[in-house]
Amino acid sequence: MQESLPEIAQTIKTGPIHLPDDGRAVEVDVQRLVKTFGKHEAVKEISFTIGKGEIFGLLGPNGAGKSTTINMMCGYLEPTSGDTFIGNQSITRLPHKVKRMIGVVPQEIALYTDLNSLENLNFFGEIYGLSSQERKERSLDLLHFVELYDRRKEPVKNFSGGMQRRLNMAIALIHQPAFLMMDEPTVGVDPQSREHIFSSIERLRDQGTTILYTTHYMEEAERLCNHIAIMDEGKIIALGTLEQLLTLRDQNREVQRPHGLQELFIQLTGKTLRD
Ligand SMILES: Nc1ncnc2c1ncn2[C@@H]1O[C@H](COP(=O)(O)OP(=O)(O)OP(=O)(O)O)[C@@H](O)[C@H]1O
Repeated sequence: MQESLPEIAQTIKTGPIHLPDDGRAVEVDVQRLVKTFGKHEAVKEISFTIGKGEIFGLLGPNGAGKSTTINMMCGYLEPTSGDTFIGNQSITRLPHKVKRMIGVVPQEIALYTDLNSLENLNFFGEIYGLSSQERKERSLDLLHFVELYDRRKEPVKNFSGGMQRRLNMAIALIHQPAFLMMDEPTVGVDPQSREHIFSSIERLRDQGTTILYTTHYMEEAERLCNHIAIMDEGKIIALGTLEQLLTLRDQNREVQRPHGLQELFIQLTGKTLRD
């Protein structure tokens, strides 16, 4: 840790944190992404667009392909084919430039647990090339933002799982990304931290950040997301607003009724209705 705590404390800000304004908000366009591991096709040509300043939910069970999709979208994993455009810029062609616009909250907590939260934020800020002054200001803003300021001097290993997740989120925001991807950020989180995470996401959205949120909890996607893609076995099997998806569900119920009768007919006659 290069800065002494009293020096840092002088830079405390109480106002809203400085996140991308409308002018920096980006649209994200995923175009026909495919990823194969050996013979296994983990992501099967998926496409979707996330509007500027929107929270987009990627919902699916374990193994659906959500993390693989995020890893390709942030440039960590090379797609077998397809690409992601962030503010019209290709992540595969301009990885260094585009990565600066992206923040990722990984599924696994990635922190130095012997260090305190300020030291963790400072370390990751340095990786992004922020100046000492920027690191101080951003770190303190973000500690207020995730409501960990009062615990800033404690080693992270003393934190609950939920507090560690909140710090993980703050770290992903250190360089003011216009696009934030969150991979199941509430796994193993207590209800209080979960609520903190939700309200932080909503505040980021209100300040113009475009957000991709993956989860396998239907109620999280319902609460947070403007658009939801339901993913299974590497494919997007439904995509729309919550209202559109609920309408689709009701329509499918209508479709199933005749199917139910068809089943009954078979049971009664041993034949299908089409015979
Ligand atoms: N590096 C890899 N090598 C081989 N197979 C992989 C690799 N990474 C992921 N897979 C496989 O790809 C599929 C999709 O995995 P992925 O982790 O993207 O799913 P997920 O929807 O994020 O699931 P979870 O909710 O469990 O994280 C799975 O069948 C997984 O086993």
